[in-house]
Amino acid sequence: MALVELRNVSKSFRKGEETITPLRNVDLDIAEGEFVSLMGPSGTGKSTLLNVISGIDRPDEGSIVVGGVKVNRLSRSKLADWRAANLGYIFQTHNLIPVLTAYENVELPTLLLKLPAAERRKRVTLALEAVGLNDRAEHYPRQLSGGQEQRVGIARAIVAHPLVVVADEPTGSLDSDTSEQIQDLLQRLNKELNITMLMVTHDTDVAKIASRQLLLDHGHFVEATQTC
Ligand SMILES: Nc1ncnc2c1ncn2[C@@H]1O[C@H](COP(=O)(O)OP(=O)(O)OP(=O)(O)O)[C@@H](O)[C@H]1O
Repeated sequence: MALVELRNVSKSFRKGEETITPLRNVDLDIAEGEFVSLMGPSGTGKSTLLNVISGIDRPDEGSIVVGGVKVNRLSRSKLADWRAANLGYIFQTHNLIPVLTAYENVELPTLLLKLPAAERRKRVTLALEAVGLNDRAEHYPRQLSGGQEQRVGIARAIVAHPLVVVADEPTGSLDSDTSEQIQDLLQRLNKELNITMLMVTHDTDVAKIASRQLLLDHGHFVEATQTC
């Protein structure tokens, strides 16, 4: 069984009189350790797909199973706990809390998991090490470069040892050199730490770092290319 399994997933939104259906009977399997990129024209439902997988949005139809758990059947409170333990989210603009240090930002998900202090320290240190930022642990976001801020965002996404990490345009706000560094980092985390990833991007070069590339259009995957 795939780690992430979507079957017949549909999701609509009402906008005034209009109904928009970004996801229409979507099926998707992602194996453990896979790195999948997702492209598609603007407004075709890429973020919606990430949101239904992570339980932020509920599908109208279909089932979403992650690590054997039917995510769309979880109650709201169970969903919050499940997400904290199993799902890492990397944003385009990192969403760090400005009054917390890099260390404290990365520590936040471990507080939700109610881990003992020693285990929290260990995980935060390892996550910062994995993104090459241990020497910036006590810096505040405003004292970091854009690329370093994104690294903190990535450390925060992996610190809970989630089953899957979803990334919505993780390089979208970065200059090309910094983007390349973040691409290398994501690829390394996938290959060396076996982190399963689903990444949305508008950039065909960024999409190529994944082991499988998907294209979403009008509610369906219309193309799937195997790369490496
Ligand atoms: N919470 C919501 N309420 C109403 N409409 C929504 C909501 N979320 C998404 N939509 C609509 O669903 C469609 C798909 O949006 P989505 O953000 O998933 O597209 P996208 O492919 O990620 O776009 P982009 O590439 O521009 O980020 C859009 O028309 C959007 O306006």
